Amino acid sequence: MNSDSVKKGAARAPHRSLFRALGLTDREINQPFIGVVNSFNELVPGHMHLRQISEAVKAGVRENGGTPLEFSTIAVCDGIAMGHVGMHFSLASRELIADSVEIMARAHGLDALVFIPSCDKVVPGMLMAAMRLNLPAIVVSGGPMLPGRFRGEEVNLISVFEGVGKVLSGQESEEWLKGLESKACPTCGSCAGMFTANSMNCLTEVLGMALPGNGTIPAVYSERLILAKETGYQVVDLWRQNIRPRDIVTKESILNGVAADMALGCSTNTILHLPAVAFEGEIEFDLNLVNRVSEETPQICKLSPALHGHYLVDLNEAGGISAVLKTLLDAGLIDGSVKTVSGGPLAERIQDAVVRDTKVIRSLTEPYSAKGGLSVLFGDLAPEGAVIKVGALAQRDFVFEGRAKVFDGEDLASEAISAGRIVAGDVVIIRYEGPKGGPGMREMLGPTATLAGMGLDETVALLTDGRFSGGSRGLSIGHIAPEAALGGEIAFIEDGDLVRIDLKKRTIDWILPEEEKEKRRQQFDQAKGLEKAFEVAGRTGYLGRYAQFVQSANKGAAFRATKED
Ligand SMILES: CC(C)(O)[C@@H](O)C(=O)O
Ligand SMILES: [Mg+2]
Repeated sequence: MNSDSVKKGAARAPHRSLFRALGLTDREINQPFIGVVNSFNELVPGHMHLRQISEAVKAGVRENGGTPLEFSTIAVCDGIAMGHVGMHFSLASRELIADSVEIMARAHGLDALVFIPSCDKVVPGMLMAAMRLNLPAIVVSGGPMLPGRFRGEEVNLISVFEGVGKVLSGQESEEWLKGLESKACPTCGSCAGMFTANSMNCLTEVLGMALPGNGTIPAVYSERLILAKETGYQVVDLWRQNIRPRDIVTKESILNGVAADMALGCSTNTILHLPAVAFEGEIEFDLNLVNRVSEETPQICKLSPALHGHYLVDLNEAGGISAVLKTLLDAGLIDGSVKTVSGGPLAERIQDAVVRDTKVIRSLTEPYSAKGGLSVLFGDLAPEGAVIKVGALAQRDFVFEGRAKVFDGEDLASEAISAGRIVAGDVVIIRYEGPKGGPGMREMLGPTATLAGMGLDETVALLTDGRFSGGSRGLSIGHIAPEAALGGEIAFIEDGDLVRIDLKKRTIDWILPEEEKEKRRQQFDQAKGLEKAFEVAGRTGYLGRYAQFVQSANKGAAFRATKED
């Protein structure tokens, strides 16, 4: 047992003394120590109910002969952190979560882990820890929030963000907005659509690291408590069989993850988190892979924000992730031989899955689109890639040309959008928001949702080295790499320059004579590019350290592990 290092032999009598101080019996001390990593807090609606999930997990662990030992980790609500200095800390929390789990598990000699995440960065942070530690591990998430109802329509958090644009453009009143705000988020759980949290919770199930239902069973259903008990039971079996995360998350299962991502129309943030999880597991992940898989994987689900009226609860009723995977497996689009935390191969665990509603999970012969939900664009504005959720556009495969309006940072861009200074045909550039320069690669739902609310989301392009929400839609292109602060081409673009986006060819180009580009490159001062990072971070704050170690978006913004990375 791994935990023998803290409990076996005469030399460990002091350690056993401390376990007895915790109230553990001899039997409990002799059983495997199962760390239950609970990201409960009273600030995040997605996490407010996790104590109950954790109690159910611990009951399952005990029932199967394990000793549960709960500890906590932080969690940020992206909705509350949105649009201000708080958002610099959101992606950065992912690495801190992974690191803090590593510390607790290794310091106390744990044998196996159950992870209880819910919202955006907690899911990948915990998966990264699982890959790093490679102790038997399983995930059970908090589950999705239900949509709300307002004036006869289903609504959610994104409706409120877009509602701000409706008020600013005079389509609706502030009183209307107050009514909407009171109804949009009716329960605990991760926000109701295929936003980042639910995207990652669904992909955790696809990767095989959670039991079936983890991605879609609503937070308030008792079925989720049953899932939590089953998860607690199962982790002890995983420990007995010595099945570890790196046996489950392999190159093949990551590819399955990308295929499901394309079929489901997940958040653009998955293209940061999947590479980061792969990086922790020493699995190669090249952004070209996303386009290759996207070319052959039809999008068969369209949930909010791509389509109003389809939520995670509807996907759950339509058969959930198992039914989506069965559809893909029957067409040879995923590998069914990969292992899962259920024990057997993926094909076995989904063999009885059926699609119960073909409006929510379409067939491969009548998909929403022949290609996947995300696209990685390359070109002279983004030599190392940029990401767009094409699956949330009304039409795909078109060419957009426009003139740049350049803003150094989100705040200036938001001001211009709110003041009505952005018009159809503009290409809004928001730069110095990358992983290092931001720092923290802010998620910018404010600008994209305000444009959507104003009806400008498909006639204005928004380009950034920062990121978007899973709820962002429109011609929003993020993760432009290399970022401005590192002298990426986005740093040299000026007001009035021509930008060409070709969604069919998956390219993003900056149309300017090479001599002029070269002249501007010569003037670049890298120290100035990083100035803002240290201004935001302060002298001793976490973000200063974060900015030094974080890699580019095309590497998942994961921390450098060695000097060579
Ligand atoms: C607030 C949201 C909707 O959770 C967003 O942060 C996302 O990334 O989807
Ligand atoms: Mg987010």
